[in-house]
Amino acid sequence: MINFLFHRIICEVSRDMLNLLQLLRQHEIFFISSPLLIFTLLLIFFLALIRPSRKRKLILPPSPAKLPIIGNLHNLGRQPHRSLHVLAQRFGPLMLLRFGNVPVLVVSSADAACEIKKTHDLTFINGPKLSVTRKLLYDYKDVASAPYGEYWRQMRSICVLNLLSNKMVKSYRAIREEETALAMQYIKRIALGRKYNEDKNKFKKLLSDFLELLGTPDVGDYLPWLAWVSHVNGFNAKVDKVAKELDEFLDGVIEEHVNQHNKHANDQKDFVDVLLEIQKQDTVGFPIERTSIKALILDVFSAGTDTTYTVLEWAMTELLRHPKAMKELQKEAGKVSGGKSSISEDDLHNMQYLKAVIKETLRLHPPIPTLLPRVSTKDVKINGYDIVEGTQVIINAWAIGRDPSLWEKPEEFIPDRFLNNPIDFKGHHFELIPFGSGRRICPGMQLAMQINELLLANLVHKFDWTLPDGASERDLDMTECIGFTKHKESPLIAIANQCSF
Ligand code: HEM
Repeated sequence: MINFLFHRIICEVSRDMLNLLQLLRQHEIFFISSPLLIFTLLLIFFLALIRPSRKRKLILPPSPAKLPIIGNLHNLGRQPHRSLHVLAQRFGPLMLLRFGNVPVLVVSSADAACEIKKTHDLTFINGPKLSVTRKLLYDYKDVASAPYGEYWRQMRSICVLNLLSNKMVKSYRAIREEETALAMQYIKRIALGRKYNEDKNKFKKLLSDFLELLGTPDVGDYLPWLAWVSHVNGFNAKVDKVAKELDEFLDGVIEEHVNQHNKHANDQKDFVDVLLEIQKQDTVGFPIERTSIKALILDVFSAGTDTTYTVLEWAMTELLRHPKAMKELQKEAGKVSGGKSSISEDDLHNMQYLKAVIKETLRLHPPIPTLLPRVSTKDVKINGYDIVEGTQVIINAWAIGRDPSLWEKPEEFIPDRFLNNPIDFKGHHFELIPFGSGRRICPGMQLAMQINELLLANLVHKFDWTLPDGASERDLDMTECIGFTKHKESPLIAIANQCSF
């Protein structure tokens, strides 16, 4: 059989060569330097025969069986981080899947994540070009989806310098403390049975649709010849509708700021004011268009709000399931408050158990469990495997957080494991990478943590929490929602009983 194939290949190549020689003869090129030409063509012919094919030489990571056309798309299920975790237990920490036409490397160990995010950070610095992201984020004009380069560098530094730097995060302290106090009053109002403000729900719904769409793969990105499906099933129409409504909303926000800017020149400037000022000053090296401003605002909303409150919701849920841990945290809050009714940001430095609770929550419930997908910009070897250019990479931070070779009793909520333990989430310990790592590590990490620590500390300090209708800890639903950020599918409902301060 192999002989027969080999024979056929030689016949075909020889026929092609003859055709080529005939063509050259027709054009009288052959007669110019026929011996040299024949020698060159024969050399190419034999080199082509002896050169081993690239495919045969590649050492690829193990792969689960694929279906025709869709490849492994059927393996993703409703919760890809969970399905991929189960597959990784069979196929190992580096698996090569195929989503339609696209090769996808799934990384489920801390070591391999370190290879991707540290050793080969630059090779995997960009995200894939996805049609939903392009439509919703103004042709990749935000920080998170912008390709690595000058535009990304400038946009990221605008975000960091004007919103997320240590200095800026410290400067919002008053706002955070005020908002935390308001949140506490708000909870009191809810506890007293006041109605939730319906107006706010409109934007909330828009934002949740936006996040859901960002987390939904478009079939055309993986099987271009099936792109029409998204037209037929209404997916494209939904993306266009959400993009249009968000755009109108953001235009409104910018107009409001432009109009108020002159009236309240001395008021404290917010992020949109700062962006408008940078646009006017024209100091970035290229003009900042309105779409860039809108994309940055969307980044802050999408990357910043849902992710941050998700941590709080899971932390409260876990604490309600683990009354001992709740008591321990309340004890610590009581101690550091020194009898005050509120916990201030200064008190947080002395709350080691609080920090351990938040780390343990991030280990078990990373808000973006598979981080942001990346693409290899060139062929590269990872742990001895060949990863070809154009391979998408998914790092399953959720699976790494539950790896039994790294964590004792990995499925259990045990905050104490982080006491007197140097492991942190700042991108240096690959066992715990809810914020990613490397050049594109989340720039909002510090702000998110500051907000979460302050809110959680005050929630447990000011209130005793119980479940409604005599429900027990075991009744708490731990199902995750579908979409980009994994919060609880059913919102946490708990009763706040005011402590006697
Ligand atoms: C608990 C809260 C948060 C979590 C878990 C989180 C998680 C992440 C992750 C996993 C990435 C990708 C990192 C990588 O690829 O290595 C990321 C990127 C990003 N995050 Fe966050 N984030 C949070 C809060 C925030 C906040 C509060 C902001 C801003 C207000 C923010 C803004 C961004 C931006 C702009 C990027 C893109 C960075 C780039 O591509 O250069 N995030 N975040």
